Amino acid sequence: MSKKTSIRIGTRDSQLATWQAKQVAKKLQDLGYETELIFVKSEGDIDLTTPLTEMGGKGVFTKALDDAQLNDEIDIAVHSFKDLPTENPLPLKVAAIMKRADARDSLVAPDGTGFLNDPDYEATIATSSNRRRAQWLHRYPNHNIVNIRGNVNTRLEKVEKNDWDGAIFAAAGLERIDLGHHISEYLDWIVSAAAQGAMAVMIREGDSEMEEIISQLDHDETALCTTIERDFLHDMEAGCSAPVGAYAYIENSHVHFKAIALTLDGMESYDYEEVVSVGEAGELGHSAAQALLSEGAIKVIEEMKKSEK
Ligand SMILES: NCc1[nH]cc(CCC(=O)O)c1CC(=O)O
Repeated sequence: MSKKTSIRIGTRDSQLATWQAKQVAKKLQDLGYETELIFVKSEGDIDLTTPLTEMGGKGVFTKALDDAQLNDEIDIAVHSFKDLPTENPLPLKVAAIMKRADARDSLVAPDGTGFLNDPDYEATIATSSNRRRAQWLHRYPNHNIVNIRGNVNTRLEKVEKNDWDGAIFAAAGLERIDLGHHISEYLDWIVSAAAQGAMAVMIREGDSEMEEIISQLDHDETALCTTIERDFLHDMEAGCSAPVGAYAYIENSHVHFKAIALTLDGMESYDYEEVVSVGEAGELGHSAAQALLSEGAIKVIEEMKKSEK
């Protein structure tokens, strides 16, 4: 591509998605390319009342961007990697995974977190993620979980308006749009979603020109860690709405991997933790899923499939 032609970057129009697309634009401009942003509305952004778990889960946030890309209205699409289904039947592929930000979940508690120290207090916590719900109830069985929908900004507004005790957000989502000061506590004990905090840049399959350009943005360590996490999620056959978490990070040339699967009520949990050298980590996500499934986590998946029917 001549550097004069501008790369059309497709993005959802939420503040977070726009920030992420601008970040990719900046990296491409640093490499000498011109860019333009094209905004595409997704089903998940338009319908703000139906819980995500009832909207069919897969691809709620990505379908509109996929269509725009297949129709050649955009050259590349910027996604939150955790929103991308692990199976993709379309002729689109991830060409770069950007360096990951904070992968942790966080609690926004407008009146403080003191209630967490009172074992008798029946707190109300908002989240529409089964993974967050199950892990929260595992630790705080007498709390109540309520659904909350919307993009990061509208969810934050709802937390301030309602009399819930708190709501759970991806730290990266708040921090990227300068709302990190609302975070009351980082939830280190919650295993985050596969690929949380990472962005993926998609191209059309066979677009070798874009592949060459975009692959320059790929961050090796993030790619390895998120691949392990997504292999795990894929093999659990769990889908993005399942009560399943997976997180890998690299330290001293070793991959530290943690995974969890729980029943929806949080009562039973299956945990996996391992440290292996980077060179031996290629199959880690697959072997972890096999281990948890044979230990009994298959029950979690069957429960999930029944609830989706
Ligand atoms: N589920 C929606 C979504 N997709 C990506 C992020 C945040 C950014 C990221 O995790 O990469 C969020 C918001 C949230 O989970 O609170």
